[in-house]
Amino acid sequence: MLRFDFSFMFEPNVKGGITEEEFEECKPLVAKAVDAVVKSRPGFVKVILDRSHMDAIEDINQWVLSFNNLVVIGIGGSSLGAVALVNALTPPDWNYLSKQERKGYLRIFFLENVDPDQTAAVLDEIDPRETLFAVISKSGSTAECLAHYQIVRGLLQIRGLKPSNHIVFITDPKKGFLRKIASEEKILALEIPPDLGGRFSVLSPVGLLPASAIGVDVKALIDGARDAYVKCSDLKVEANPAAMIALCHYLHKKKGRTITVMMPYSNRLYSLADWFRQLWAESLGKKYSLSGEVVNEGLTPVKALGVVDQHSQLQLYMEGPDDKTITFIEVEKFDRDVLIPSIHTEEEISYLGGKKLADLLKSELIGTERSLAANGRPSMRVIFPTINAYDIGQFFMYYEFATALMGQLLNINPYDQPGVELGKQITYSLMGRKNYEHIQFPEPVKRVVID
Ligand SMILES: O=P(O)(O)OC[C@H]1O[C@](O)(CO)[C@@H](O)[C@@H]1O
Repeated sequence: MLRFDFSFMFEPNVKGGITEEEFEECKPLVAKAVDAVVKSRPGFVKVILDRSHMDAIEDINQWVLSFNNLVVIGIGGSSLGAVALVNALTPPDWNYLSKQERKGYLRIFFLENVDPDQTAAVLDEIDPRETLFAVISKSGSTAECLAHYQIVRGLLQIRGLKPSNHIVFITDPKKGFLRKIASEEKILALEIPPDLGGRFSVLSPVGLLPASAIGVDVKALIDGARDAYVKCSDLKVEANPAAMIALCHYLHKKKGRTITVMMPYSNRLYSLADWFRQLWAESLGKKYSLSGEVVNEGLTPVKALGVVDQHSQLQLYMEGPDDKTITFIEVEKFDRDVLIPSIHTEEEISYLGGKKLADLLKSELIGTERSLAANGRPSMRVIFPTINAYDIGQFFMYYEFATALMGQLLNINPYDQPGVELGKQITYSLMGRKNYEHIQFPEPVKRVVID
């Protein structure tokens, strides 16, 4: 079970932390928000309670496992959750293992960014004859996804391979371009429920298909999320991790701490911070309140990697502006550990001999946490006893629910993202899409341009 420690969010552990009075005063507000979110039955809750998504994955499991590679085509919420799952639950050298070593599961690649060097390198790695392409887009209209879809489809056609034998779509049940092509060409298409936004969709087929292709225990993942949801629904704030996450960030925001740093002390869990970054940023960064006033709300998520970023960011976190809270992610027991041998006897190195790398990592986490606390900089810890599917499922649910609670507390809609539209429209216009010719984007007055 995932555990949480909020001690260093509070006085007296951190000077300038949350006081007892502030905590007591805020609890009813947060409990009310919990009640409201539970009653609203958001899409990210419904999806884990609906068995049909897991069934859809099971139904195609044999077909999926007949391939050697899975290429996931998607961006933002249509890829970040799957990337986080893959990085957390497979060893770093997964794609270099033999099929036997992978127990028959698939190598996995992602086409997210439209960086030609990256895309070309992925395509060089795979043989289309033994590859399944999962084209994932809630809207079915995202330019990056549709560009990659056409590239891989072109590749299949050049090789004389039938697209419907190598492509699966994951998209809205009714709307969008991918759905249209799916029904016209009988391409298999799994569903993203209409009320489930991309950044909340990791526990739908969006994350479940890639997870099952690499052998993740999908049932454990969903069980973890379901059990976490039970705790998320608890109106007793101290017993509810999502409520505590929301309460702490809400109260620290009031104290001017508007930056949320997520810092896993684990390379395998680093991509969880990427997933969280989109969730927190797109959900909470809003111009208008629910009543239509301009509020320009939001908390800025930042990712950092322990211990690497101690040697890059920590100076700023310690002595720079007091505008951050830090969330440490700790792993209690790694799958593997490495012994540091005792080679030298000199005092400056001998203390390391005979210790394990995990001991050093843990000591550095504590050192960072305590030094920040001593300097009045608040933090919290999320503790993974081990890295496994069940706890990853829990993590997703706790943070999705906490994000929905923050939406309530900040009085904004956490489920839309109107701010990304204008950029998309300008791109369409620049790329010559019909009906977007009229989009205006005035050239800037030239000031300093160095050629
Ligand atoms: O799944 P889609 O519709 O392709 O969208 C991808 C991403 O693009 C966004 O709409 C932002 O541009 C995200 O909210 C979403 O996760």
